[in-house]
Amino acid sequence: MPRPASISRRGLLGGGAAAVGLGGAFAVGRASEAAGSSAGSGSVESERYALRGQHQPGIVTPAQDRLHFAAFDVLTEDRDELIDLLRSWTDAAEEMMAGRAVGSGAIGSFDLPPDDTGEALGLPASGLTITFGFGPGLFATTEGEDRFGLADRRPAGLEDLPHFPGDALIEARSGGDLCVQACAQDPQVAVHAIRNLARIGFGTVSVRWSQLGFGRTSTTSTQQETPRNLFGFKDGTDNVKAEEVDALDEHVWIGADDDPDAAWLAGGSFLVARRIAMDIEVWDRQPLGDQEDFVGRAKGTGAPLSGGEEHTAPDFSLAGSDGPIIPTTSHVAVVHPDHHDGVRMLRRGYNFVDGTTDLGALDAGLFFLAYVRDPRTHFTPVQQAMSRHDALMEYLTVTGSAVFAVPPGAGEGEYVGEPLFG
Ligand SMILES: C=CC1=C(C)c2cc3[nH]c(cc4nc(cc5[nH]c(cc1n2)c(C)c5CCC(=O)O)C(CCC(=O)O)=C4C)c(C)c3C=C
Ligand SMILES: [Fe+2]
Repeated sequence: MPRPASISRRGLLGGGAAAVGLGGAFAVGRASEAAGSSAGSGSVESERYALRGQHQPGIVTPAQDRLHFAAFDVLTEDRDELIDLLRSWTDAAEEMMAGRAVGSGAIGSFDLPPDDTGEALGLPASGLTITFGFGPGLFATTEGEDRFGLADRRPAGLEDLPHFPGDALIEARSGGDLCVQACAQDPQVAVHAIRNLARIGFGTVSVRWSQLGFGRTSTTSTQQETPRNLFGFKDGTDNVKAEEVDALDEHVWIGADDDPDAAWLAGGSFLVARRIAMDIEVWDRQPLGDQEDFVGRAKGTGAPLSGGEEHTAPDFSLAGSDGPIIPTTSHVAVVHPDHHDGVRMLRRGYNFVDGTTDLGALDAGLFFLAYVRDPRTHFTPVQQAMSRHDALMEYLTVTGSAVFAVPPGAGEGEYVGEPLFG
């Protein structure tokens, strides 16, 4: 999938000006990095986004090509230590998103480990966004222990998802007390972000699981070209887009009155993460007509089987020679908002290939990420219908699952999630 020639500049710092490099002119042995100009203006590498604002970055900002996602277990029992970590993470995220090194940089004293791990030296910000989330375990352990005095502020929607048919969850790939989603146009920049945040958290948190992703499987802006998933279909056509301000308020952002116990979450969202393994080799042996019937759209154009072009609304009532022309068991028919009280989600998933299985098949799939106002109304019923009726399910196995409350953006001088602890 070629990169789109131009993408939205909404939320960009400096209107697309060249990013400040991590040390275009740094000298080995010096503690400070000099600002260096990197890729030319307008290139994806030069994109920079602000950490601070009403909402966290990495939700409606244009989906980048690469992902490193990590879920963490919190090791400390000390509330202040947890707060210190969130403060340090916020500072480091702000630096890295601006294309700068963490702390005093990667090249400091010969006698100390450098603050920054160094692999992003010389690389521009590359559109890096870092998004933080809080898992159910932060509010109470599975035994009900209120570790940090947060239990009475737990959002009602932040509960482990129910078991769905087709789930074969691996415990070690599921859950987590905290999550960090790092997206960038350069995988090295995304990996550098997670690595440095994990390093900062050493002793306070430990990585529970992580997932690399490539080739975004959604669009979050009307300016972006629709990408393809590993089944070869356009994915993200009917996603909620940044330009749909009313739809975002209705389906993605948590309102001030949504949950009186969790007023701190207003302006935030919930993130559902699902690692979905795709049976690529079996899929590849299915005739094109069957593949299109399973999805409900044409493989080439992405148009619904009822006709038109990619963005034409599907007509589920249009008859074919043998029932509706868009089969009722097709993915699009099963998950469409018309069949779920109009609920929509902002999908922000990625393809993944984690090598090969013992049988020599690709260990590949779609790392599904969706931001919703409430998982109980906007995700669970849709997933339930999908698990029960969707023809795609024969080719899918969900191996990891997690849900997080994503706090609103941090204000000037604040750390991400501060209102929760206030
Ligand atoms: C429970 C939510 C969903 C899961 C899980 C999911 C997995 C999944 N989807 C595809 C491929 C496509 N999905 C498409 C559209 C689409 N998918 C969901 C929800 C889930 N998908 C929604 C709500 C929608 C939008 C439906 C609509 O409004 O019409 C499409 C069509 C193109 C598009 O609109 O994005 C494809 C293709 C895979 C392969 C997959 C799991 C691996
Ligand atoms: Fe889908």
